[in-house]
Amino acid sequence: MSAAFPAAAAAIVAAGRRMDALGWVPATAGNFSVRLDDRRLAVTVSGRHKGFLTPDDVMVVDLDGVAENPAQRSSAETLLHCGIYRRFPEAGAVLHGHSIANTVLSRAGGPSLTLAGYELLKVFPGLPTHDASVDLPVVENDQDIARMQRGLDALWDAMPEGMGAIPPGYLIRGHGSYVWAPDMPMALARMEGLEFMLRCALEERSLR
Ligand SMILES: CSCCC(=O)C(=O)COP(=O)(O)O
Ligand SMILES: [Zn+2]
Repeated sequence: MSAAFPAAAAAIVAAGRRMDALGWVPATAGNFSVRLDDRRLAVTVSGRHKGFLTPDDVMVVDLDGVAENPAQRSSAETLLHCGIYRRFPEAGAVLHGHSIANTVLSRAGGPSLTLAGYELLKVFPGLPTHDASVDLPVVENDQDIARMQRGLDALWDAMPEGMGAIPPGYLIRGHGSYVWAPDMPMALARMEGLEFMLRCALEERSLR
């Protein structure tokens, strides 16, 4: 067991309480992880209610998603977490939620959702002013998570390099959002910022 595991598990348990309080992890939805070292992460066990996690509901997998303890079953979406840590060395924590706003908006458009003109865009790296926009990728939902991750890798390969060029998050159509950051407090801030903007976008549509 990694020396970093207890703190990572505590951060994941607390994130679950916060996400549940905000209504973003209904039923057993959502999954969370923290990078432990250059080859392992702590991730939620599959099928648990994320508002009532204990450290026993957190386990260790490697960057291929292989469990350290084969008796435990990690999140069904573990390979999406692994895909983020493999691609983005700066990623230290990953959050996934199923909010009403991210679910409805992900079903409403095409391959990306543009967020523009919001002060809270500053939660994303490389966007020092609100006078900017983010094209958040919206990928198709797929029960084959390895195939979904291959699609994400192809998408990221096609994006320009550089600070802020690849947004630290994406939506899965009709499913939810993924967000990552260097640590869990920053990941929560990005998730809260993103969800605030999605809620605004949803409410703006109802005014039209
Ligand atoms: C009941 S939600 C369906 C699975 C899902 O999308 C999710 O986020 C939770 O799956 P996990 O295996 O991580 O508990
Ligand atoms: Zn999910």
